[in-house]
Amino acid sequence: MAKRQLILEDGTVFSGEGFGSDRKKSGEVVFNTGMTGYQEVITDPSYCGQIVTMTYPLVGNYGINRDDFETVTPFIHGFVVKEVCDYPSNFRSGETLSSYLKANDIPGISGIDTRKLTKIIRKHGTMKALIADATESKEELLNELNNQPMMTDQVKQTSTVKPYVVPGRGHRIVLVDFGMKHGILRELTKRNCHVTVVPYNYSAENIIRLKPDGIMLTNGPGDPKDVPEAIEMVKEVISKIPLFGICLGHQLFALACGADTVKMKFGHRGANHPVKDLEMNKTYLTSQNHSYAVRPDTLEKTDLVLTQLALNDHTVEGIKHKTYPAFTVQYHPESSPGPEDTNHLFDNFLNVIEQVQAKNEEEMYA
Ligand SMILES: NC(=O)CC[C@H](N)C(=O)O
Repeated sequence: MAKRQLILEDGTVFSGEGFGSDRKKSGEVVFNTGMTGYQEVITDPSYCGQIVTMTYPLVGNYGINRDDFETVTPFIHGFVVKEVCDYPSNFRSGETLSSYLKANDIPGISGIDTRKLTKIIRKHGTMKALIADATESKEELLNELNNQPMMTDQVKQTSTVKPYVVPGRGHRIVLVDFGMKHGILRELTKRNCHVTVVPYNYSAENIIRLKPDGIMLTNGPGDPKDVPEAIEMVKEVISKIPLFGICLGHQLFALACGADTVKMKFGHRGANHPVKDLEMNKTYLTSQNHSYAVRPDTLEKTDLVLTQLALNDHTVEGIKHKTYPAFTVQYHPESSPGPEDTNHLFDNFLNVIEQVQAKNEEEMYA
């Protein structure tokens, strides 16, 4: 395997061996603490523009299968591991991690002290990084890296361009796609929903015209403030249609209701983040992937209520509207990868829709 290097914005250089694509690529380097689920991580569009390092030391041992993709086209910029497995062993495995990354033009680097790298990210916060051949000069690479702006507006790349329908006989849901993980769509179709997936900039007027029973806002990459169209759309629909949002969808809902978001030092990425549901007085283990969070101090002046809290650092993990049937979570109830503790949120959303429908019917015949 070719000798490659990972160079960080602060000048730190890690030497390793290349796998996957041999192209040079930069991105924001972040760490994920999941012990499994690398296929879902690599294909989660919320990682668009990022280089991900796994803290678990052996990656690729169960290969890549045809069932666990979260999107068809992966958007991740690079993958960093301690040890990559070239001989996977699993009945579902169709190819190796390396051949999958190569086919999708994503560079990987192995032989990296990912524990050291993670400690650096934890101390300094997320940084820009570059994966390149070992032969390239450090000074030139660092120069190149420092002249590159941080990626913005990723949602435009990851959202669907045109609306499409996934038919079902149940509730009619408009799913606003900011870079949707397919797990979200899977949870809705599993519950027989008739889903219309629409682009990030679909207007409130057009959404209302579809007469949905509910609106779902998906996850997505980057800064929620890069998507002002969606914030405006949410402002217009929340008083009219039940709404449920996940991750970026949660942040957009918070912004639309007058709260603010902030970029965290190194974010949350992993499959065992404990979250307390303050209403149920229950703690769940959740799957997470986010850099931004809703600022708790800005909730007071809004009509939002804090419903869930991260137990590791007390950041906001869930909110709901005081009067409208709208609630959102920062973590991933669709899991993939990760625990399914919070899968019931999809049922809760459909229950909210049914309650609203029952109330409307009552009012109609009153
Ligand atoms: N998974 C997501 O939707 C991430 C949301 C947002 N891009 C963040 O990093 O916080």
